[in-house]
Amino acid sequence: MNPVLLRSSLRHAICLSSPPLRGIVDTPLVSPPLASCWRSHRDGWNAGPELRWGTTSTSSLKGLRKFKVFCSSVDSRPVGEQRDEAPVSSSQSGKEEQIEGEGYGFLGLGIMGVAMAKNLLKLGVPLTVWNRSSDKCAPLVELGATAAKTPAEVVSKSKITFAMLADPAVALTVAVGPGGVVDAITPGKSYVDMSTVDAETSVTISKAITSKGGRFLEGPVSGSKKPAEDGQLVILAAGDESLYHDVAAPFDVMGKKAFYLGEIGNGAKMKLVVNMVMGSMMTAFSEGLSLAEKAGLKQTDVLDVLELGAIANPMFKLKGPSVIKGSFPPAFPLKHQQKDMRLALALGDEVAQPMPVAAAANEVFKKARNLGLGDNDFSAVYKAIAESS
Ligand SMILES: NC(=O)C1=CN([C@@H]2O[C@H](COP(=O)(O)OP(=O)(O)OC[C@H]3O[C@@H](n4cnc5c(N)ncnc54)[C@H](OP(=O)(O)O)[C@@H]3O)[C@@H](O)[C@H]2O)C=CC1
Ligand SMILES: O=CCCC(=O)O
Repeated sequence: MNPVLLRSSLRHAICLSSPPLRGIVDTPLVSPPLASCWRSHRDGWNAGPELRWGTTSTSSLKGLRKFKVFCSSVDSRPVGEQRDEAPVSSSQSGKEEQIEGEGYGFLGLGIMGVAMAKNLLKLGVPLTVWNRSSDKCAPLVELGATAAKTPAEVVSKSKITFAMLADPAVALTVAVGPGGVVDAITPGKSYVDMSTVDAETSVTISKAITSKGGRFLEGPVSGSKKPAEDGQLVILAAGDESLYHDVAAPFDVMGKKAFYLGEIGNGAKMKLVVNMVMGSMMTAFSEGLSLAEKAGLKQTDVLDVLELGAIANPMFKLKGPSVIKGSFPPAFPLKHQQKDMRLALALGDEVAQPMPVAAAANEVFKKARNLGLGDNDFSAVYKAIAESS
C-alpha cells in the first residue's frame, strides 16, 4: 500500500475508531498526519467537552516516534473537516503534476530556514522556496523543492507559505515590499512568519495579509540549529487560530511542541522574553568563566560544578566546552541575539518594566558586535567580556 495512504488510513482508524482505540501506536518520525492526529487530541483541538485524555507521551525509540494513544473520545467529523489536513500533494492525489497553489512555500533559507524547510519536505507535499541569495536554494532543490525568483512567486504557487527571516526590517520587506508576499495573497492563501520580530512588525504584516483576504499566523521558535534539524523546535504561535490548526502537520515535523498564545503579537513577545533571559544568562555565564580563569581556577572545573548544582542547564552544558576552546561556529548568530535584546528592551520600555540586567547584557552584546563578532555564535559574547581591559 502507498505509505501515504497507509499513514492516512492509520490516522483515520485511530481518530475515528469507536469504541475508542487504546494502546500504543508506533509510527515513523515522518508520519505527520498521525502526529497531527495525536497532537490534535493531545491539545483537544477538535474536542467537544466529552474529549478526555489519559496519559500521553512521546519518545524516540530506534527511529520511531512512539505515541501512546488513550483516546476516550474521538473526532467524529468527516476527515476533510479536520484541522490537520495538509495541502494536497501530487503523490497523495495520485496526479502527476503539482496542483497550482496547493503546496507549501518557504522564504529564508539561513541557518534555521534551511533545516526547517528540509523537514517540511518530509510531508510529501510540493514545496517552493525562495532565498535572497539564490544559491542557498540548491540543497532544497536537490531534495525535490522548486526554487522561485520572488516571495510573491512562492506565494502564488503555495497554499501556505512559511518564513524564517533575519529581523523585523527584513520580515517587513519580504512581506510588503515589491514582489513580496502580499502581492500574491488572495483569499484562501496563508502566511506563517516564524522569524523573531517585535509585536508591532507582526501586527503590521498581519494587517497587510488579512486586508487581502489571507490568513496570518506568527510562529517564532525556541531552539537553535540542531533542534531545527531534528524537528525539535518549540513553536510560539499567535494570530489566526484556524490557521494554527491547519498547520498542525508542518508544525509537527518542525517542532516538538507548539503553543497557541492568542492574539497576534503574543508569539513575538513570548519569544523576546525567552531570548532576553537567554542573552542575560549567556553574559553572566561568560563573566563567570572569565572571572574563574583570572582568579586562577580551571574553567573545566567551573563547568563540572555548575552541571551538578541548581543552575545546571542545557545551554551551559552545550556551549561551555566550545567557549573554553575559543570556538564559536554560528548556531545562533550573535547579531540576532543582540537584535533580540534590543527588541526585548523596547518592549520593556513600552510597559515600563525596569530591566537593568538585560540592559547591561545588551551593552556587552553591542560591544561584541563592534569587535566584529556578529556572525559568530552568540556565545562569542565571552570574548567581549574576557578581553575587556
Ligand atoms: N539561529 C538560531 O538559533 C535561531 C534563530 N532564530 C531567528 O530566526 C531568524 C533567522 O535566523 P537564522 O537562520 O539563524 O539567521 P541567518 O542569518 O542564517 O538567516 C537569515 C535569513 O534572512 C535572509 N535575509 C537577510 N537579510 C535579508 C534581506 N535584506 N532581504 C531578504 N532576505 C534577507 C537571509 O538571506 P541570505 O541568505 O541572502 O543572507 C537568510 O535567509 C532570525 O529572526 C533569528 O533571530 C530563532 C531561533 C533560533
Ligand atoms: O533565537 C534563538 C534561540 C536559540 C535557542 O533557543 O537555543
